[in-house]
Amino acid sequence: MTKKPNCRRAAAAMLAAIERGKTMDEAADRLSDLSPPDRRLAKAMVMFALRRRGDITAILAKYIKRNIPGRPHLARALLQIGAVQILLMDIPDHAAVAETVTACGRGEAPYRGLINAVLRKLVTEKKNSDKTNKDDTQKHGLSYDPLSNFPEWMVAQWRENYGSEKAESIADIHCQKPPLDLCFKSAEAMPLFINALSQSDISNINIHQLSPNVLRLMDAVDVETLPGFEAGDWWVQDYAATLPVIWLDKLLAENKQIDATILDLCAAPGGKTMQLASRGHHLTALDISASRLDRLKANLTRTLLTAEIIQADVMENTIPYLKEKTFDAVLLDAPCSATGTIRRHPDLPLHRREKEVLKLTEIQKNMLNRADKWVRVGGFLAYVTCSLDPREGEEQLKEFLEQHPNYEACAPTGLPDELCGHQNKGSAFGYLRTTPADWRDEGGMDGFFASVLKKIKAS
Ligand SMILES: C[S@@+](CC[C@H](N)C(=O)[O-])C[C@H]1O[C@@H](n2cnc3c(N)ncnc32)[C@H](O)[C@@H]1O
Repeated sequence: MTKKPNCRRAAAAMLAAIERGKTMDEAADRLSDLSPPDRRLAKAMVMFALRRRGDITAILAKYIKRNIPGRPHLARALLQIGAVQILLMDIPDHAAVAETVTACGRGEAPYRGLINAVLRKLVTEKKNSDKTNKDDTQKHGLSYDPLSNFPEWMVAQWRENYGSEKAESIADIHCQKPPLDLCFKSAEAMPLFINALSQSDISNINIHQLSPNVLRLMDAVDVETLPGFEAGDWWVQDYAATLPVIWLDKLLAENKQIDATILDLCAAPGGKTMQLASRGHHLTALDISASRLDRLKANLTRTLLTAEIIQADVMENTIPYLKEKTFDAVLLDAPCSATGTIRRHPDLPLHRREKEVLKLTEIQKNMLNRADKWVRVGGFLAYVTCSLDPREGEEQLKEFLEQHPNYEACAPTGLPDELCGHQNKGSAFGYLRTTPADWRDEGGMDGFFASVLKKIKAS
């Protein structure tokens, strides 16, 4: 008889792989032998460990004064996985300790006693703290210091750009599990979904309509089991990510272009491609990554939407299909540091380095200059990033406008006023800036920058 794969051990293996440089997607194969419920549990443990990495490291440091000798990658990860079960999850203490110790294999045998002792101390500390402590910043003896869960350079950037209070708020939201936003293909599909949901076995889930096309589910669920998934009535897309398309679509509509030709550069996995195609536009979706384009194709197939698909590097000089072609609009959703999406990618703070931002700004600048060639005179160029760093957003826009006097920035339209930042209204150019701390009471949103420019004459 084959042995049942151990959920805690798999979670620790995934966490250790991420700690050593793998992304969450790359390390997810460590969970592949688990049953679906065990896989969900293991993933939840890893997500908690990543989101509260600073707080967990601090409490473990109280009990482990010296470096663990040898090569303790998995042992250290098992300690983290044990700690999150005791301090952050609804798992009985005895099960958390016993199952985690059982998860130690031969390689961790030298650390078994240490893991057992430390986890038991955490249980005692939790019980003592629960008796005495009523403070929100400390639950089960675990201090909550949101900013400590992120690298210093990132925190310094947030403080500099958004002030101390907002930086703390951004960190706080990044430490939480995000809600699930569904973007509907048509506004008519949403009431049908709500009705079907109310008759399903998850009818008690909290929902909140954010816009005519976006519905927020406050608790994450298995998306494939939701009504309308197979029919392709909706796709998962954060509310903030839907806003640049709403703005661009509104400008096109004002120009009487309800079926515009649009080149979607850096399109995969296709959230904005689907949004634009569902509004009647003709899409050409380009991306460098074959695997991400496969996801885009699967998304289009499921939602019964269409786009011309090109696998190419934006910076390639000859892309035959695009030679001499111009479009009514070009959307550049450029590669960026993605610091606005950390709550969905809690591995990002571990891997991102400050110096990468400078390289990315160079790439974005070159891509913007290249995108300009495909915009017809009178057409629009939309530039989007999911970074919180103004060097990848506001400053990029300013520099492009200085170097391209044949473009003018369009005022945000069709968007909630407060997300366009009051400072923009008086400035020479308008843009959208969201941070995770916006609409906090409704669950926050991803951090995005977007601008839409009109090409008023040839360069
Ligand atoms: C922010 S993601 C795009 C998200 C997408 N627009 C959406 O809404 O689902 C950036 C994309 O840029 C692509 N990319 C990065 N460098 C590229 C290049 N030189 N040429 C084309 N695509 C590139 C990546 O493969 C990635 O899919």
